[in-house]
Amino acid sequence: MSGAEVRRLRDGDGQEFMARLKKTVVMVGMMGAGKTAVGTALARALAVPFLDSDEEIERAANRTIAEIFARDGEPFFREKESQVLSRLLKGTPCVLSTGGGAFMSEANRRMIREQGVSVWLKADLEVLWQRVRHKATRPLLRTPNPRETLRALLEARDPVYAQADLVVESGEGTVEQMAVRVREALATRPDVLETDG
Ligand SMILES: Nc1ncnc2c1ncn2[C@@H]1O[C@H](COP(=O)(O)OP(=O)(O)O)[C@@H](O)[C@H]1O
Ligand SMILES: O=C(O)C1=C[C@@H](OP(=O)(O)O)[C@@H](O)[C@H](O)C1
Ligand SMILES: [Mg+2]
Repeated sequence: MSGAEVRRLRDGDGQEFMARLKKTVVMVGMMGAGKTAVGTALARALAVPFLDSDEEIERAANRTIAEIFARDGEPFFREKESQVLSRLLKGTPCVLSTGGGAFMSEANRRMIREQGVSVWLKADLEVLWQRVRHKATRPLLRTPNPRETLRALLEARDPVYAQADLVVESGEGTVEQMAVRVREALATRPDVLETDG
């Protein structure tokens, strides 16, 4: 059965377990929630491919997200984001991390709902701010008061992220611990992840 092979894995205690990922796991949430970092760890833990929509967009354009925003504007970026999501959701089940704005589009949410399972990595403003404040890679935060910008985005977006299929709190704990929490949340959905561990 292509795309849903059984994987023989080991958990943190060295115990062997079997897992079969049947749908693509789509990580959603705010900038700094840990979608890229936790998604990478989760894919490794499940022995499935990891993809990140931002990385795919950058690779195809041969430019950074910041350069794309500066030269072509946000609407162009959003168009590319939807195209990339559509393409990647059709592939083998994997872990797919999105950019923080991807889930704001109704059309994107529909695609994700129909073809994958969404996991909201939820974090509060202080946690998010501490994780993004030293990085200049996020064009939406290049404002006179980036913390206030982040706060306003969080307020507007949280009710939309709440439509995700699963929620995992991404405050306390390491990236590896978050990945375990996501795996446990996925294991409550046998239509997504079959596991005996
Ligand atoms: N649970 C965590 N604990 C500590 N640092 C984290 C955690 N999750 C993410 N980070 C760090 O926060 C920063 C932002 O994470 P990232 O995965 O890029 O977020 P996103 O893709 O959601 O914007 C990175 O430096 C990452 O290593
Ligand atoms: O929240 C957003 O609208 C964005 C989040 C970024 O991804 P991360 O959430 O991975 O930082 C990236 O897609 C772009 O800068 C826009
Ligand atoms: Mg990211």
